[in-house]
Amino acid sequence: MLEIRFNKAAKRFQYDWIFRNLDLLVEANSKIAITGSNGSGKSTFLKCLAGTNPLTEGSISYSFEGQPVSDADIYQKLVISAPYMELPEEFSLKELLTFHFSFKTPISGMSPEDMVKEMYLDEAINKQVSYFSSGMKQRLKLGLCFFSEAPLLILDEPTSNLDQRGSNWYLDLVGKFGQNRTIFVGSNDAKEYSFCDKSLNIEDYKQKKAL
Ligand SMILES: Nc1ncnc2c1ncn2[C@@H]1O[C@H](COP(=O)(O)OP(=O)(O)OP(=O)(O)O)[C@@H](O)[C@H]1O
Repeated sequence: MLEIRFNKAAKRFQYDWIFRNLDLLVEANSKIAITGSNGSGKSTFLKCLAGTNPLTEGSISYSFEGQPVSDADIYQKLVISAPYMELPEEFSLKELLTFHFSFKTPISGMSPEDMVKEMYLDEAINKQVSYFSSGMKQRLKLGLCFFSEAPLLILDEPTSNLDQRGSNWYLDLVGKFGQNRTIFVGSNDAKEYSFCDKSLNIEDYKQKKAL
């Protein structure tokens, strides 16, 4: 059970505040959409949440099963899928799954064969990931997230490059594997966050010039 608390969180690039004075308590298993127009700061917010971008002001605190988790350790509790995250493309699918799951624990009872089937990538098991289509890569990114044992999933533009079948498949994944986790979705497409119980428009926390 992961709880996340934003306390006066703020991020500034040069003179632009991307968001400021952001207070938010995220209870375990929440489903939260981060919305806003292009360039408003959705990805920046998600990178701050993941601990890969430092805040300019304020803090984000995490606690797992009642125990505080430090900024340095939060990466162990989360998985990310985002357009800017590269897959190690020199691996075959089989090798990549072995590599990924040498760091992360697979969700209970799931074998690499089950994962490949679930992602409908059976035909590509020995194919080098660099030869995957953009939709295949996206299914792989999402699969790696949902099939990893982690209480926090950060999904930035989860259905980018997915066709109708892929978009439906993503919503099925959420239903099958997303129930007992916290999920943040950065998106401009209402369909991909239709299951979220809360939506935060990052533009509501924008302040143009540094004071
Ligand atoms: N490292 C950086 N240095 C300076 N400015 C940055 C940096 N990273 C992002 N920005 C700026 O922060 C703003 C928010 O960018 P971000 O990528 O978070 O927006 P977004 O809402 O995810 O956009 P999109 O919907 O287009 O993906 C943009 O103006 C961007 O240029």
